[in-house]
Amino acid sequence: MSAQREMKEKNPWHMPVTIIITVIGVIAIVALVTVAVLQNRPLPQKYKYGIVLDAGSSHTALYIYEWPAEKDNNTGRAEQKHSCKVKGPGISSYASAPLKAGESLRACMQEAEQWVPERRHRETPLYLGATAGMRLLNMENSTASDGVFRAVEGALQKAPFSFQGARILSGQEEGAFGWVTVNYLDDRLKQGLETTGALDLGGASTQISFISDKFDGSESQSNSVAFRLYGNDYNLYTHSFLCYGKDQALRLTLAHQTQSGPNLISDPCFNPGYSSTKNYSAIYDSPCVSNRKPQGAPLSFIQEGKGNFLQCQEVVKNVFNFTHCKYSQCSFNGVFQPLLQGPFGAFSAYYFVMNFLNLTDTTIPLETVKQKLASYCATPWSQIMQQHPDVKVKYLAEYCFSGTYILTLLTEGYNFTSESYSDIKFIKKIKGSDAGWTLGYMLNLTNMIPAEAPDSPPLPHAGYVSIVTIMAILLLILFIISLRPLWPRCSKQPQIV
Ligand SMILES: Nc1ccn([C@@H]2O[C@H](COP(=O)(O)OP(=O)(O)O)[C@@H](O)[C@H]2O)c(=O)n1
Ligand SMILES: [Ca+2]
Repeated sequence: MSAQREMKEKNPWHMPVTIIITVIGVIAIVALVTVAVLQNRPLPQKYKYGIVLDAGSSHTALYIYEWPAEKDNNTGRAEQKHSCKVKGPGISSYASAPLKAGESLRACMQEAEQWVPERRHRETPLYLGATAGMRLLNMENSTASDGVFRAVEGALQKAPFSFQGARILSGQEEGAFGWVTVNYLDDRLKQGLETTGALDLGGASTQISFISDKFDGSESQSNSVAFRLYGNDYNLYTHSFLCYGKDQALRLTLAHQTQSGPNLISDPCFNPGYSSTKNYSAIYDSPCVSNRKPQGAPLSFIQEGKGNFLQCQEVVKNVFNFTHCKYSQCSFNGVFQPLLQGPFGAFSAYYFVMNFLNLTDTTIPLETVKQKLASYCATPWSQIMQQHPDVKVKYLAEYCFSGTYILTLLTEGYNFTSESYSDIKFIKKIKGSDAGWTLGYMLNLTNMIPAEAPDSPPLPHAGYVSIVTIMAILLLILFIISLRPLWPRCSKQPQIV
């Protein structure tokens, strides 16, 4: 009993002063950690918004982007929050009724008002960029294209957003901004990683953009775009082929097949059993082919499908000119192209067509892809229609041609081989945002990609909290150890006799 009392008296943990000091110490440390963590907690996230209208040759789409307000040029990435497809054709189709082009945008603009919080409306920039459809209309009839722009500008000025203008993008801009989008979304720019090339197939033009170690811009300056992004220099090769989007390319092949002005053409690029009467004027009503309209041709011709991939490929090859090249190497039509350097992301119509044909898997050998496409092309039209009752007949009819055009453009046009074909990925979205030029365009106009690498806090919030907590625990342990001289001796200590 007396030994027990003696131990109790020697044990400092039973002394009121020690207990009070310990409790105060623990409270102080808990308070320190709590204040430090709360004080440095990230503020509730506020977002900013930007809206871009992509006025393509076949249709217009509206994209709403969102990014954290405090971090626009730092760690926060802009992402696509919503997209809206405008009903009806592209704005260039409204040349003779421009006001309708403006009206067509109304439904998507109203949707945008719902998606962007009202208090942000006035500060949200709104851009419209038009691509190859308007480039062609502008070449053909600049008064008509001015009229369309006036109408869409009138409609967009009425929106509650900060309208920043509507304009035609150059082919170079379209290619370069598509490349920026793909690499920004993949976080390749900030980290200075190897970049991904961008292949964009539209209805009226097509773009190829990539970084090649062999390309410094000197051989063809018109194909060179220099950037400094996040402290890294890029010399991008880019080219846009006007008239080589898939809809204009179809006109080019039909023009080739109707040069002698026949009443009937047997078309290997359409499924067997397909038959359609087409007007000569409808085919030749585009600056891409207008100068080739055969003299004295009848009003219309009948197009009958033959469904032969190999013959289709031969017809398609005719739209590319390989005869002259004043550079060390060319793709086609005498356009310089440096040595391909992958990987590549292929989006827009590349994706839509290859996805419809179930051919997006590029690990399948190119020869097998061709065989599968050949078998699709040879499938009777009645069977195709039966299998796809929901797809519009106009689109459905063109997939054999479009698939053949894509493979021919990639291999004969851009010189992809059986080996390098697997460097291509057919993509629609990257991390939830559509691949296309719109995001890159907005990032550029809002100066959201800095030329130099931004300063970032030395530690992320989670790391900071962990370090403060660990330090506090260490302090507590140190404090307890510092009381060691006052610790009771262990009763089981061997007795030295
Ligand atoms: N679901 C979809 C949407 C578009 N498309 C095609 O994708 C192409 C988009 O071109 P675009 O309207 O952006 O035209 P450009 O101005 O870029 O040349 C058109 O040929 C459309 O027919 C498609 O095949 N499937
Ligand atoms: Ca496009």
